[in-house]
Amino acid sequence: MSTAAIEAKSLTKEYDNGRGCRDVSITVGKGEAFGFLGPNGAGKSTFVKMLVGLIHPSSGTGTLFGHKIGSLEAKSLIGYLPELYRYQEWLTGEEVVRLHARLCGMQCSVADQRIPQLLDEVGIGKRGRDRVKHYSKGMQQRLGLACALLNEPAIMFLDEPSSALDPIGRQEVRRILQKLKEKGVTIFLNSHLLEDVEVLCDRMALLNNGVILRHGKVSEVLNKRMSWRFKVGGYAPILLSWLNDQTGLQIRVSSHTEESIDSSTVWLEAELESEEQVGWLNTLMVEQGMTLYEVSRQQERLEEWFMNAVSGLNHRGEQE
Ligand SMILES: Nc1ncnc2c1ncn2[C@@H]1O[C@H](COP(=O)(O)OP(=O)(O)OP(=O)(O)O)[C@@H](O)[C@H]1O
Repeated sequence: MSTAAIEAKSLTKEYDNGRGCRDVSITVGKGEAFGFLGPNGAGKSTFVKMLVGLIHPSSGTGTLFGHKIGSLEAKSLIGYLPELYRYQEWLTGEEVVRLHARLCGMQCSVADQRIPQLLDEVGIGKRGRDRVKHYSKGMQQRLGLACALLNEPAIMFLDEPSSALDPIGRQEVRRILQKLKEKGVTIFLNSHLLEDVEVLCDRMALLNNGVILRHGKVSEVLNKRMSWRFKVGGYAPILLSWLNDQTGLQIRVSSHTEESIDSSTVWLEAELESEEQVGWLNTLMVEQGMTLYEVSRQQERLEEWFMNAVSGLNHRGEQE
């Protein structure tokens, strides 16, 4: 039996119109948080729907904790927050969660205890007594989260969980997901919000036009380049030559020096191997009579990674 939380081998779904997703193979370890990125229409929701057993793959295989996708065993381990799901608007939030509790066979006494606690956890609280038709999109998203968490899932699939939320709501959802991760719940997150993936996920894949374009560890993408910038006063070109000779680095004047107060105040930039080199460089600069105003690190953020991967592709995600 596989020990992976998700094992997908060449999972393919081809709709009648030829769209969908093709040949997607990934492995997600137990307790891992995996980010699934991609532009609109890339096939992210299609892939998740196959994993949770809502649609049948055209070909390929998949397991969740060793159980075949779509099987009752696999489904019983899942929490699923679909994208923009519409709840029964004539029910109260509490009644919606109770309905889900009955659908998953939860005993009434357990549901009585769990539901108020869950509504508090997702930030609905007493508004659980209001009808869903009076809920904002953000409140409906929270309600979806409560339903998904009801059965204390071993794996959570979230399709754009914070898309309808304001910044405070997003922070709260992140906090809830972070807590789940700490408890060892595996998280599979479809998101356009790269920041969510940056904060929460260990690994990620970028899907485009139905196929995986890139994948990797989030930390590696974020740490790949260590480019540092130093705002210094008392600069003179001869000092830069001296610094480069002494350090063997390629320090240069940044082309973005628009903040200069005068010609001797500039931004210098350099690629460094470690944070220790920053302190060393600072000392050398000050010893040479320069004044250090500011130090900042520039990382290759996920957005850049994402944009680089999809650049040169047309709106259908095909190479131009
Ligand atoms: N039931 C369906 N029948 C036919 N085509 C479909 C169906 N569902 C999705 N598609 C098409 O398959 C492709 C992938 O759709 P999917 O919803 O999986 O993408 P997505 O990456 O989740 O997009 P988004 O980020 O916009 O939600 C799209 O071109 C979409 O139009």
